[in-house]
Amino acid sequence: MESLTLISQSRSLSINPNLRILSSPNISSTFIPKDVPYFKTQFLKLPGIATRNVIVSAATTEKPWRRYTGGEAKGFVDELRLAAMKLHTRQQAQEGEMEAKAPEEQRVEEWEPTLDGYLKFLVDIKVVYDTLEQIIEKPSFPSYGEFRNTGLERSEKLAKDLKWFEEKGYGIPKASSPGVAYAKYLEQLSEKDPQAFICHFYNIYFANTAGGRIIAKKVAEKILDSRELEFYKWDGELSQLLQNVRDKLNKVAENWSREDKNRCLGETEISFKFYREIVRLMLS
Ligand code: HEM
Repeated sequence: MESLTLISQSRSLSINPNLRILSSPNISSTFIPKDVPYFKTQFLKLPGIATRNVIVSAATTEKPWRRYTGGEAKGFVDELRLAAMKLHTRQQAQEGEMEAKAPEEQRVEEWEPTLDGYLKFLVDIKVVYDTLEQIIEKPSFPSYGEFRNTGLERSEKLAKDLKWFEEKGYGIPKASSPGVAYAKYLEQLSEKDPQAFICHFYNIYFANTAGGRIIAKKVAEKILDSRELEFYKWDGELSQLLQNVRDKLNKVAENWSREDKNRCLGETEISFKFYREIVRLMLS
């Protein structure tokens, strides 16, 4: 008889009493090894136990999902959000769990952005949005079609900002490797793994509406005479646009297996790595 017990807890479980472990199919308890964040613990081979694969997953309960309009959050987007929040540093966000090492991981108040660097950031992030928006416009998978015309699109807004800088006489740099590399990755991923691609879609659009706006304000105060860029303006009520996209993400993920969902969640870390490289440009 297979008897599985909880042998250890991840860091997040021990510090977050709201976490509940969802049991895997056909087993009563779930293993979470110490050094593996829950969203990466898919298909674990467990040492010392008759080998079998175990799907591990965790979700929060009773979380005050401030940015949600409809009370307690339900659905796959919550898992995506949790995976993203854990990867923030404590200095970046209240729910962050990582230690800040690099300058861009420190409190935004302590950043020393440069105008040249900010322009590089805008150019590179535009390459990423251009690519995302082209992928959604000509989708390789039908599910991408759900995310057409969400109102979150940023390509045209960024074009306007860059035009404004150009008219003011600033030299607009060429796209550099952080943006180009992320765009290339997205193109390739979008053709072969829709679940993994959707994770990037979520992170890129939602990061900009959350941390992105905090960064925008602080950076604008320091180097742009508090000018508010088009990049941070949305046509319509942003909270509603975000909620519509959350609903669509939840709907699309309803047809996914647990394996698909875990693959999507596991992609969060890659999204952070790429995105951070682009954010770092502001400080160059
Ligand atoms: C570089 C500095 C960053 C800062 C200061 C920052 C800050 C924040 C803060 C304060 C929140 C919480 C917003 C809220 O609860 O209302 C948040 C949410 C979020 N961040 Fe970041 N973040 C940063 C980078 C990133 C990166 C690199 C990514 C991923 C590519 C990312 C993805 C997200 C996502 C997906 C959310 C959830 C948004 C939502 O629920 O609507 N963030 N961020």
